[in-house]
Amino acid sequence: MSLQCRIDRALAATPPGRCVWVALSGGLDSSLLLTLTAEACRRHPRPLRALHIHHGLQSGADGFERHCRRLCSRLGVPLFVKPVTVDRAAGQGLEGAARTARYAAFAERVAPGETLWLAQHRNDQAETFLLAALRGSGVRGLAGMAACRDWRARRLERPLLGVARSTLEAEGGRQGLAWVEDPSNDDQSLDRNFLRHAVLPLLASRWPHAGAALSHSAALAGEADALLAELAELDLERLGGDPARLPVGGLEALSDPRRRLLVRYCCDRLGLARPAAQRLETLLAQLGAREGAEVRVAWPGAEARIWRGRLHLLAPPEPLPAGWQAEWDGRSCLSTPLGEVRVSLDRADGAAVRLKVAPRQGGERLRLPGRGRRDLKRLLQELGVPPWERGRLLVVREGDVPVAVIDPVNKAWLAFAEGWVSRRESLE
Ligand SMILES: Nc1ncnc2c1ncn2[C@@H]1O[C@H](COP(=O)(O)OP(=O)(O)OP(=O)(O)O)[C@@H](O)[C@H]1O
Repeated sequence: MSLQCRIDRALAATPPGRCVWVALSGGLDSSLLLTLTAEACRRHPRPLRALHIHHGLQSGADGFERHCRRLCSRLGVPLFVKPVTVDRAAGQGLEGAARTARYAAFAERVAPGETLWLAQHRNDQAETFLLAALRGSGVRGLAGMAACRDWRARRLERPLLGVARSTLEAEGGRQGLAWVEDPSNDDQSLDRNFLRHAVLPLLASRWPHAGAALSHSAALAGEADALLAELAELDLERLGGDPARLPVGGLEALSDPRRRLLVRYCCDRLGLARPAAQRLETLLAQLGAREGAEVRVAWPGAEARIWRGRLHLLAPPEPLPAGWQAEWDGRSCLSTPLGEVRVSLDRADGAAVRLKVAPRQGGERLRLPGRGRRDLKRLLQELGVPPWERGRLLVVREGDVPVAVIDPVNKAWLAFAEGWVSRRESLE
């Protein structure tokens, strides 16, 4: 199939009428992808735009932008240039930080429902596969880049993923295409460039189809990964279906690999980072912890707790700033550091109130309707409020007397003292 035909087909498969964006770096691959897509759009008109991210990292960065402008004006495609600031201190290395900034810019420019095309090709996929294998990745990593996937309500597609770089070079030459070479692509101190320039040519000298074979293995790994997700979903359903609260007994009944798979799958479902292998082992070793032990295993961006026979997966709870407190009339929207809560709190007799809201300090007691004075700590235990949520609860006081307790994150009342009611229970 010719390259043009491949792009025509990919375009025909995207939802009609919706804008297609091409991520244009100015290199051969994305310059050619845009050229072919513009040609396809001439024959089957639809909105097409190009997006260039100006990282400002190299002295030649303005040259990339100039090239993109020239190409887009020749093709008659509207170009959007987005300057970004790359946060070098983010601990991801320069390449990783540039990638993070680039994707944030993609999400800003490309609207939900629209499609973004990237120009990675088969050789890029083979490199990604080898990099994952050298990190010791499982099937998820070995699967490399997806040819298409949903990403933050947008569609990300790589129509050239099955095409060899040599085919793109030949087509670029045939069309007399101009492009800009990124000098950093030659820097062999970077792992990917070392594979590209030193390792893959050596492999191909012995196995001419090395690139195709490696990217085929990536596709097979992708399929295996999808099957494993189906298995994990079945296990999750059998264990109650809530990825944030897995029953420890049910987990213990699974084989070790299935248990690991399920925890990683639940992290994905919850949008949490997966634990690294060692952290996951540490966590699973704690499943048998004695009743009442407070187990917490954390990793960047997420943590797990074992409490009352369940494994809880969560984002690290945001603490309330020390010393925060607010006055409240019981009527207006309650603005807290953890979000706004639209609630009301009234005296049952309708009298006007002047209230103070502050984090729980410990030792509070509440006079509950029909139950007398109760220790708040005991009450929270009875209500099943997990210990990590207790630190962010807010106690509403009249004078020094606690009259209600609210969870500002789940936007829920937990208790009212006798003589107090909320007339607006719908909280949002
Ligand atoms: N600065 C950028 N602006 C817009 N899109 C970009 C930018 N850098 C990369 N991309 C997109 O991401 C894809 C992969 O990036 P990568 O860095 O591997 O490619 P490249 O070698 O810079 O460029 P090309 O793929 O065009 O030769 C590119 O093909 C392009 O679609």
